Amino acid sequence: MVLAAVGQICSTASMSHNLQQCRLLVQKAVSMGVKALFLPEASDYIASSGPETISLAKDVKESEFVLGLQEEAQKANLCINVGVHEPAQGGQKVKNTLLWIDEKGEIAQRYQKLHLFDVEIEGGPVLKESNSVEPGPSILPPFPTVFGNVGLMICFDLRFPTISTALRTHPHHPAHLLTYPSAFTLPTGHAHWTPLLRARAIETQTYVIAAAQVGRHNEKRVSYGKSMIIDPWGRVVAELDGVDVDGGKELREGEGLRGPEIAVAEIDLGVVERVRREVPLRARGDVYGEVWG
Ligand SMILES: O=C(O)CNC(=O)[C@H](CS)NC(=O)CCC(=O)C(=O)O
Repeated sequence: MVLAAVGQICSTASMSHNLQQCRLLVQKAVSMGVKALFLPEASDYIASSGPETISLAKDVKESEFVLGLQEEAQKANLCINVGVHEPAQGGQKVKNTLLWIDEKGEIAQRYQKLHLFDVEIEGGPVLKESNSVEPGPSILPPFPTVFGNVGLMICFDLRFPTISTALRTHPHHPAHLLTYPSAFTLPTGHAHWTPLLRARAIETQTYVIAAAQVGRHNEKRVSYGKSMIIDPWGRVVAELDGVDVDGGKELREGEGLRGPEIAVAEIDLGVVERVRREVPLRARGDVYGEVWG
């Protein structure tokens, strides 16, 4: 039985505080016999402004956060999937990066977020991620793990099924498991988070693991939470709490709902195989073109 854990935290601008939260989740994951821990987007920090986001970015070789998690992974013989920031364009911007740290503590894979979140929601958040973040150049092909082939995406990528379909239909390593580490806003989280995640799992017939930031990061930002693991049939097999749609006001800075927590589920490649056998999805690429060129 191969277990995965989805972790939910509330990152602030303090990297050491955030590392502490993640270390706690590593301990919980290890005590439950988990093989990989999936952590949210921007686990290293969430800042109050674009300039602050840029000023806090550290090269992974000098990041106490990343080095700390590499050490944890190696000590615990655990894979860690974690969202961080890296400096880009000579310090003028950052990369929104997702790392796969293997059980030896090495950074084995790295994906840079393709789609950036630029929104102006009436009565809700105004966020311009592209002011401070450089968009990624390419899709990372899925890579083999103990969970089968893993395809990495981040947060807002969830709204673009072309990328999940491309990972699912990769000619050499078609994905069995897709990730969406996130920091969803409250209004969009309430309206879209669960249906989008379930749709991605159902249409690709893969496991979906979505680790989410939760609670109040600073005076301006609150994240929805509701981290989950979904199986290839679309069943939510592990789930954590989300913030109420009009909630968050009572939360203090750095406060999530119940402190750092994990939820655990078995990843069974037999279920992937069965769902794909029972309901074959043969796309009509001959009609509408292949996605993976
Ligand atoms: O700011 C950071 O440091 C980390 N990055 C984020 O939190 C990003 C960009 S602001 N958030 C999202 O993409 C939310 C997407 C979303 O909420 C939706 O698609 O509805």
